[in-house]
Amino acid sequence: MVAQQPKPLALTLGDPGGIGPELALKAWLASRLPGEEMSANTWKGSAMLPFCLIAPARIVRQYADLLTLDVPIAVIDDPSLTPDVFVNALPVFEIADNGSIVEPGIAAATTAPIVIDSIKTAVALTRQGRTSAVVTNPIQKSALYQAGFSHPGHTEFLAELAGPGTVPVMMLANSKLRVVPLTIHIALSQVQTALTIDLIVTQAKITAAAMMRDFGVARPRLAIAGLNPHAGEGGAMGTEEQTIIAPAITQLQAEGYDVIGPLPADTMFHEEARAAYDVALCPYHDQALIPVKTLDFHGGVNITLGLPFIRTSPDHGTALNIAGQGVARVDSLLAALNMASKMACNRLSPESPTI
Ligand SMILES: NC(=O)C1=CN([C@@H]2O[C@H](COP(=O)(O)OP(=O)(O)OC[C@H]3O[C@@H](n4cnc5c(N)ncnc54)[C@H](O)[C@@H]3O)[C@@H](O)[C@H]2O)C=CC1
Ligand SMILES: NCC(=O)COP(=O)(O)O
Repeated sequence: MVAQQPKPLALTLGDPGGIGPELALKAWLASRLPGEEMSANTWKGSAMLPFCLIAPARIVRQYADLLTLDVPIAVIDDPSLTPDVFVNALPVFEIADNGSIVEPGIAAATTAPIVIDSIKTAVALTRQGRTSAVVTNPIQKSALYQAGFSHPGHTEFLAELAGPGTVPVMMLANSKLRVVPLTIHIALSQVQTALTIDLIVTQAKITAAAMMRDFGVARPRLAIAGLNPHAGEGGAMGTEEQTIIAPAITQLQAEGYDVIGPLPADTMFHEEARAAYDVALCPYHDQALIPVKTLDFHGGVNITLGLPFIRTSPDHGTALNIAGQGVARVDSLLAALNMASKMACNRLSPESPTI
């Protein structure tokens, strides 16, 4: 039997005023100079699949000229051309261009249609089986909200594009730690209400399934953080550990999952503590993202679990403060492209997952 070749990756533009276009150009350059732009903590050991950038070519050319990056740009109308084109040029799958002015460092609501179209097109191509995975560049959420975008971020938007019943789970991973924030883009004051036994159990099961399927962990060990200081100190500092988190853990254990907790969040991320689990599930966004970004900001990848397609992303944002200056580091995008490549390859030969 002839081995199936993985399709190329679909890379979105992200906010045109942010560092996404620069990173796409640099990722193509880095793919031609293996090792030169990789940090010690970047994922290594497997070939990155070629990618096509889903964008108006005008914007990509603007950044290549501004930053004097020697990147030939080839417009394509079919992603299957990507592997051949990628050898000598950055393949750009052209989408509609509304002609809005792009100023590096400024996230403008006028470019929102381009940002959204790029994401929708990448998802459509991947769901049609023409690309292997969606890799997203960062979006400036505030600019999209001004243009009427109603989703808190990619994660929720991708879930809607995936269809009813989709439960997206955000995981951030680098070479030292994997975390899942159980609640994502909501105010801290809403976390207490959002955190339920059902939410924890559902997300833990999706996480465990992904750890087995995509990350090659046969029996994933999950650790669940408490919500309150000292995991509630026996109820003296909050009761969510007793009424929500512990019952969820008991239910998961009864179903055969390897789960520990609720653990005090302040002591579960040092090196020895991390050895006790494969992924940490945390009640709120910053509880999960602060440790992973602190341990290795530039090597981190954001993965959306629970979708009917693969989606990865750099762990950082649009970095408007450095956009257009040529100083943005490409490590995290390379890590995201590499991880998507590994996931796509693993899904074609599931007996040997390697992440
Ligand atoms: N997946 C996505 O679309 C994400 C989008 N965001 C959005 O990005 C916007 C800005 O978020 P911030 O909190 O300011 O975080 P940020 O990650 O954009 O910037 C934080 C700091 O890190 C630096 N930085 C970020 N990426 C870098 C890189 N590749 N190379 C060198 N330095 C880098 C920036 O210059 C800044 O000093 C917000 O609208 C946020 O919602 C944030 C995270 C993920
Ligand atoms: N802080 C992580 C983040 O905002 C990523 O969000 P998303 O756009 O990937 O949903």
